[in-house]
This record gives sequence, C-alpha cells and structure tokens, in this order.
Amino acid sequence: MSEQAVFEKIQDSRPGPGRPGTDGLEVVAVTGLTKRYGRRTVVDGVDLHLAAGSITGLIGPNGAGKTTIMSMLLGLVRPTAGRGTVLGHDLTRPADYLSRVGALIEGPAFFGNLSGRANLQYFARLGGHDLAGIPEVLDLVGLQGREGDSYSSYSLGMKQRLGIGVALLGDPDLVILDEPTNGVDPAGMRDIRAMVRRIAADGRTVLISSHLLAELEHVCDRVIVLDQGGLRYSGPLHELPSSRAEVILLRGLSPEDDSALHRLLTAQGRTVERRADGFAVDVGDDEPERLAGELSRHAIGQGVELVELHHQKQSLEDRVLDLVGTGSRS
Ligand SMILES: Nc1ncnc2c1ncn2[C@@H]1O[C@H](COP(=O)(O)OP(=O)(O)OP(=O)(O)O)[C@@H](O)[C@H]1O
Repeated sequence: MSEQAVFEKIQDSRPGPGRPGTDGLEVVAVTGLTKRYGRRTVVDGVDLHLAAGSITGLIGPNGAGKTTIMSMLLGLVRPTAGRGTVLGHDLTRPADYLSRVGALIEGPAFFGNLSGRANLQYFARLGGHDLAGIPEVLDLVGLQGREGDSYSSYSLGMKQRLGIGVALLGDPDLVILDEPTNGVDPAGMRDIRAMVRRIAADGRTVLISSHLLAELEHVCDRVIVLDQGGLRYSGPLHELPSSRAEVILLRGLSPEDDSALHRLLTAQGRTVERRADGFAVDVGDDEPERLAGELSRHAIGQGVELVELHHQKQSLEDRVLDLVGTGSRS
C-alpha cells in the first residue's frame, strides 16, 4: 500500500479514540501570538488553533519563526503579546499544562555507549515518569527490536525517533516536534511520518515543523504557512491557494498534428497557450477528467495523433513557495 493510501486509511478511521482530557477540545487556542526582540518582530500576531487529535504542520523557511512559536507554547520564550489557552490552561501559566506536553526542540544529549532503552530509562527517571511506559514508547517510535543496541550504532533517523521517544515518556496529550526530519534521508523521513501518524492515532494532538512541505505533506491534516514571522496561510493542504491555472496539456506526434491540434482548440474557442512541452488548455470551471476526455475524442476524431495528454496543476510545494518566496532569512 502506498504511503498516501496508508495516510488516507488512517484519515478515514479518525478521529480515533479521543483522550479523556482533550476529547472535543481545542488543544491550542491562541490569538495574536507575537514576539519582538528589540525593534525586530520575529513572530507577528499569529493565530493558532489545534483541534484535539489533529496533526498540524508548521511550514516556513529558515528564520520564519517556527521554533519561536513552539518555544512560546512551551514557556521557553515569553510572548510579547498574544493570549489564549493550551490544553485549557492560560498560555501565560505554562506550569499548569506542561506536564501534558511532550516536545522535541533540540534533541536531548544521549549517552552513546548506552542502549536506546537505557537512555529512555535515564530520561524517564529524570522526568519522574513510570518506567513501565517504556515498551509502549519504543513501539510508538518504531525502535522495538533495536532497543538493546547502543545509541551510537543508530542511524540519524533512529536517533531522531529516540529523541521523540523522550518527548513521549509522560504520555502527553500534545506533542510538539521541531523539524524532526531535518537531515534525515528519505527512508528515515518515511519512518518518522509513520511514527507521527501512530502518535496521533490514539487522539494525541501533534504540531510539527519543517522547511519543506514535501516532508509533511502526507502527514498533516492542516498546515500553517509562515514567513518572516507572519501567517501566510492556515487550513487544509488541498485548499492552499494556487497562483497558476490548472491546465490540460496536449502534444501532437508531428508538427502537422500540432498545427491541426491548435486549429481544433482555437475553433472550439478555448484559451490555449503554446508551451515548449505542448498546448496548455485552461481547465476553467470544467471537470478536468471530463475535459481531457472531450479533448482526446475531438483530437482522435480529427485524425490528430497525440503523444501527450495530461492534467497539470501547481504542486503543493510550489504553492507554498509562492506564499513565502524562496529565500531564508535567519
Ligand atoms: N534570542 C533571540 N534574539 C534575537 N533574535 C532571535 C532570537 N531567537 C530567534 N531570533 C530570530 O528570530 C527569527 C525566527 O527564528 P526561529 O528560530 O523561530 O525561526 P525558524 O523558522 O525556527 O527557523 P529555522 O528553520 O532556521 O529553525 C530569526 O530571524 C532568528 O534569528
């Protein structure tokens, strides 16, 4: 089953079993979150609303303000302005809710010569957590079977997952992960995505950041796109605004086919653009599949041989880049 299919299956089955303390709650409900350092505003009036059991991606280039937002939710950085609640408690009193939050901002320093399990035991004792929860954490982060191996033998992806394991030790209702896929290879990223789904599957709420939408695309229910501290978009992925029209791209076998194709399309009164890779026909309000079928029938009816006919729309990654520009600003 493809990763997308697995994701859709999980989506179908959600919301999963709610968690007693958060069921139906807006786990984070914050408005106007702002941070200034001197005269520089690094987070500018951001609203955050995370429904219980949801996975939200915080996307933005370097310096966009992702870590600062997460740090403000965790009481590590004091907001300059903004109000609201986390797990029903006032944002200004993090001590009231932090016992129910697990976070990976900068990975904890592990002991290289100790096993993954021994490292978790160390952090569980340090945090006053029950050691009995460790097998479940190992299961959630996908390290069962490797828990006895030394930390130094782990891949970067496994090290990141062990770091997330530490964040899960207290069985938190809200999990905050700052760029957990950073530097991890594609297979490691896939494992982290699967792990994030498992974390949320029993009702935990997850906020996860990345520079790249592609790293989170198959995981998040919603995304928040940030740039230079400001919120550029917040909502479901599929509703990300698109700056380029959807088109059906057609190309004939020979120059004669292309000429006939062009005549045919313009005779139909369609908006056609000639591109290096063929003719782009605006989808407009049409159903793309229906339009593609109609164009194909007409072309064949006129004896035009097509070597290309496909529906082209702006990728989600490009839509995000349109919102934030491409440069980093840290
Ligand atoms: N203590 C601080 N004093 C002054 N400026 C700061 C401080 N902490 C962060 N900044 C600035 O705030 C801006 C936002 O930083 P932040 O780390 O939140 O961004 P980010 O989106 O997490 O970036 P990255 O992807 O690089 O981690 C940056 O320009 C950073 O230089």
